[in-house]
Amino acid sequence: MNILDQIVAHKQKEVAERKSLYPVKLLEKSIYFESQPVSLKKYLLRPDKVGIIAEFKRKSPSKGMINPYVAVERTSVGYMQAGASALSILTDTAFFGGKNEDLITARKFNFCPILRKDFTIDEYQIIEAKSIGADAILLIAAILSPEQIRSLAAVAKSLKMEVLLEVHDQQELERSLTPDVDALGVNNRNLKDFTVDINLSKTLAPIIPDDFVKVSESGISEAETVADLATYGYKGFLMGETFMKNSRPEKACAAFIDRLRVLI
Ligand SMILES: O=P(O)(O)OC[C@@H](O)[C@@H](O)c1c[nH]c2ccccc12
Repeated sequence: MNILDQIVAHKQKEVAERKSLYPVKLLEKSIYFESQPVSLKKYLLRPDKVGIIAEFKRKSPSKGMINPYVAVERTSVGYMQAGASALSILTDTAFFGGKNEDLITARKFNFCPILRKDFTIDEYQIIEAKSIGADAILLIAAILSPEQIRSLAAVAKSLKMEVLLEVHDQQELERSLTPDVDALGVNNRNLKDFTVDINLSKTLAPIIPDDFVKVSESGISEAETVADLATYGYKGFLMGETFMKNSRPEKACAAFIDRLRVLI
């Protein structure tokens, strides 16, 4: 079993447990069902900013422990003060060391769009994302059928949340597109073997229809890379490790965005 299969197998069990512990009826009592989400798409398209989506990620299967010490309050607020356009909060516990409470905390302290970063395989998780205050969810084409993508994206839309669809190759892109998707993320990291290739974003850029906001994900460490990818039409840049590996991720984010301002 590759790592992605392991994650999905674990997620299936976890979702089944959660469903019985916290039934949908209970989740739906959350105050967030009454509030209007913030549009990730709009924030990424703002002309005055380069769309950095700054991620809070303690560990990952590819890198092991990245940073178990920093607090989500200070880091998330610091990311936004640094000029990031949105936050991505990992909520998977087993493989990424995150938790729903991290997103709940980030939500309390920030007004920006928040992406719930998890391995979504069941509509229950979308209701859960809504209940903790997420504005957008991630759908990963590599673990979902085109029908699942369509129906999960529709559920997100019915809850007024936006959808970032992640692809890793041309076939995934072509078979997965549905109008309920808002942003299309090209993951430069292959989730099955962890190899990173930034050129993938460049290769896939021309075949992403203009209706979707283009996001380049993973393996970005240089401001020059962002400036270069922007010329391919990318408006969003999902960055985790480059910031999180520092003892003060928000300072690394601020320094990165300062370097970027000189280039763009
Ligand atoms: O830390 P990086 O290399 O900057 O990558 C961030 C983000 O793209 C990565 O965490 C990611 C992309 N797609 C995912 C799906 C699940 C978990 C994590 C991810």
